[in-house]
Amino acid sequence: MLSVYTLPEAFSPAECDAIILLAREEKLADAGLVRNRSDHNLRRADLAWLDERAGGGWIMERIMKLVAEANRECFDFALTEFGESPQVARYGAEREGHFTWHSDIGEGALASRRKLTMVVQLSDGNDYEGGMLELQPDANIRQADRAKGSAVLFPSFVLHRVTPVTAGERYSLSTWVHGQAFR
Ligand SMILES: O=C(O)CCC(=O)C(=O)O
Ligand SMILES: [Fe+2]
Repeated sequence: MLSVYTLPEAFSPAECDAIILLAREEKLADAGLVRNRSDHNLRRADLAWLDERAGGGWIMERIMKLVAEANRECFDFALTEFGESPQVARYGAEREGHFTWHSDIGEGALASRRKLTMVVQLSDGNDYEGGMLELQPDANIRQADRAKGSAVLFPSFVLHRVTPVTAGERYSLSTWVHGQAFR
């Protein structure tokens, strides 16, 4: 099992812009205040859930195709469903948006069944400073490709973080795939 798998050009730049526009149709929610997160020091970002936006069906279709490809090529996990909405996050320099080291597997009915995480870079890596998605599957920290439209997939237990954005803004699209607990 390769622990971090990159799919370059998972979405085209125009598709990335369309996803950002869709997410921005309504006011984004503060990640520090929603869904049981209450600490701005752990995560400072604004969020939108695509299942709450009409017209995003094509995004889910693409996500399913990308996940199937990565799982076939790399992970071979027993996956059963997409149990949570894809999430768009915006990390802005105005408050040094970031997300500290964490694993995506947590307590709770859904978070405990997360097995595979996919993050798509929706912004051009040259348009912001900081905002590096870093992963630590072993002793070495890897930096995710910053190219707009590239996707990185990893087992949801792998530690990862987003370093503070110090200029500009970074958008990402996160998806979790669920199944029976690892055993
Ligand atoms: O925005 C990112 O690159 C990562 C987001 C993330 O780790 C999460 O939502 O769990
Ligand atoms: Fe995460």
